Amino acid sequence: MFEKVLVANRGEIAVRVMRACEDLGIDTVAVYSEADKHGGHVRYADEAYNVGPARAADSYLDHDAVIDAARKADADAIHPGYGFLAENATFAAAVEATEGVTWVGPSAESMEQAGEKTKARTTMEAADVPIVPGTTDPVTDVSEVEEFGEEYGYPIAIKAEGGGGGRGMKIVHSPDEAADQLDAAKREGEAYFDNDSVYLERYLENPRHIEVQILADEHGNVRHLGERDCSLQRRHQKVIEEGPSPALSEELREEIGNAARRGADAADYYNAGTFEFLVEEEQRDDGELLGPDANFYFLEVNTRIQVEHCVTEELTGVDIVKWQLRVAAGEEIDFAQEDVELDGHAIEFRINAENAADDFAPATGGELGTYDPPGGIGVRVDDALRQGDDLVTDYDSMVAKLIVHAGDREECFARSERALSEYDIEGIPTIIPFHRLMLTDDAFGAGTHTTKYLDEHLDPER
Ligand SMILES: Nc1ncc2cc(-c3cccc4ccccc34)c(N3CC[C@@H](N)C3)nc2n1
Ligand SMILES: [Ca+2]
Repeated sequence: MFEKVLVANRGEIAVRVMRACEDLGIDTVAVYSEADKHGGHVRYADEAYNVGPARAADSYLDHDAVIDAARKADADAIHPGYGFLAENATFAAAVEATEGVTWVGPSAESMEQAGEKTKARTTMEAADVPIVPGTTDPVTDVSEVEEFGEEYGYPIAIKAEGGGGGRGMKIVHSPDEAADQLDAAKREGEAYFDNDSVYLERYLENPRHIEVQILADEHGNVRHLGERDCSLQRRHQKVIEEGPSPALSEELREEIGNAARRGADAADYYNAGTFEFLVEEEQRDDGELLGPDANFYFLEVNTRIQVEHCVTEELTGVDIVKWQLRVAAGEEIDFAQEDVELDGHAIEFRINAENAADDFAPATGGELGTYDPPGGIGVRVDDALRQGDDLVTDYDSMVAKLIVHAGDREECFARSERALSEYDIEGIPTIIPFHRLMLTDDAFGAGTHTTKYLDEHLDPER
C-alpha cells in the first residue's frame, strides 16, 4: 500500500480523498494555488505545496507543477479527484511514466477510449450494452443526416466525438435544419475539443439520467454498486442526485447494472468509473415503476470519481475512494456482486454558493459568517469550509455536499428537510432554500421528473 499520496485537487473532494488516505494510514500531500493558500483542504494535509497562481491553467491544471510537487514530496501516488486533470489521459500517462508514482484511476488507454464517444459506443454494442440508436462512425455530409432522418425520424442529436457533459450536442428537428446544425456541431467540436468529428443519435425527447457506479480491480473483478438517478439537472448541471432511482423496478435495476458490468468488462476497465444511461420515461401511474421492457441506452463513461459518489457510499456502505487507492496499489476486490446491497434511500444536495432567486448567479465573494452544518443519524456533510473562511470564487460554486440517508424515500425527504433547515450558513448566498422548495415539488416527490423538468419549470421562457 502507498505510504504517501498527493491529492491533485481542492475543496471538498480533496478532503474526501485525504480522509480515505488517513483511514488507510497513508500520509497526505495537498497542492494549492495562491487563491487557496488558506484553503480548507490545505489545513487537512500532512504537507502542502504551492503549485501556482489562482488561475487553474497555471496551477491545478499545470501537469509539470503537480508532478514536480509529487517528486518534491516523494509521493507514491497521485489521486486527481474530479474535474481539473481527473479525465486527462495525457496527464495520467505522464504520472504513470514518472518513476515511483502511481496514477489512482483507470488506465490512460481507458480514459482515451472513453473520450472518443464512437469508439465507446462500438465497444458497448459488442458487449450487448444497448446504445442510443445512431451511427458508430463519424458523419461528414448532410446527406448522411437526411438518410438517418429517413430511417429513424426526427429529432436527431448531432454529437461531437470528443464531447460529453452537456457540450457538443446539436438537435435537428427537421431536414431543412440538417446542414446548419451539422456545420455548427463540427465547428463547436473543433473549438471545444479540438476534434470536429461528429456522429448521430436518435434524440430522446424526455429521458431520465441514470448512472451506474462501477468498481473494478486490475485482476478482472468487476462489480456494480447500483445506480444513481441524476435527472434533476439545470442547464446540464446536476443539482440533486439520489439512489436508488424512484423510477426503476428491481428487474430494470438489475438489467442496467449488469449491462454496465458487461461494458466495463469489455473495455478492460479498472478502478472506479460511472456508466451513464438514458432511460425513456413512459406514461406511469403514481407509484408504478419502469419495468424490464423499458428502453435504456448507454450514453458515456466517466473515468473518474464523481461528485455524487457519496450517494452510493451511503447506500452500500462501500468506501469507493478507499477502494480506488487499494485497486491502484494492486489489491483485489474482496466482495462478490451478490454482497452488494442498496440499503434504504440516499439523496445528495449540492450546496452551491449561488443565489437561486437571481437565476442561480454565483456569489461574488464574501466572508463566511456562521457556518454550522447539520448532524444526526443519516446526515453527512462533505466540505472544506470553516467559519470565517473567505469564499474562494476562482473555481466552481459548490462549497459543500449534504448527503442524507434513511430507510426509504419518504423518510429521506423528511430527514432532508430537517437537515437543510438546520444548515446554518451566513455571509454568502446558497441554494439551500431552493433545495427545501424542491422537497415540496409534486413531480420530484412522485419521482416522475426527467432531465428537462427543471429547465422547463425554472426558466419557462427557455
Ligand atoms: N440521443 C440523445 N437523446 C437525448 C439526450 C439528452 C441529453 C441531455 C440533455 C439535457 C440534459 C441532460 C441531462 C442528463 C443527461 C442527458 C441530458 C444528452 N446529453 C446531455 C449531455 C451529454 N452527456 C448527453 N444526450 C442525449 N442524447
Ligand atoms: Ca459525462
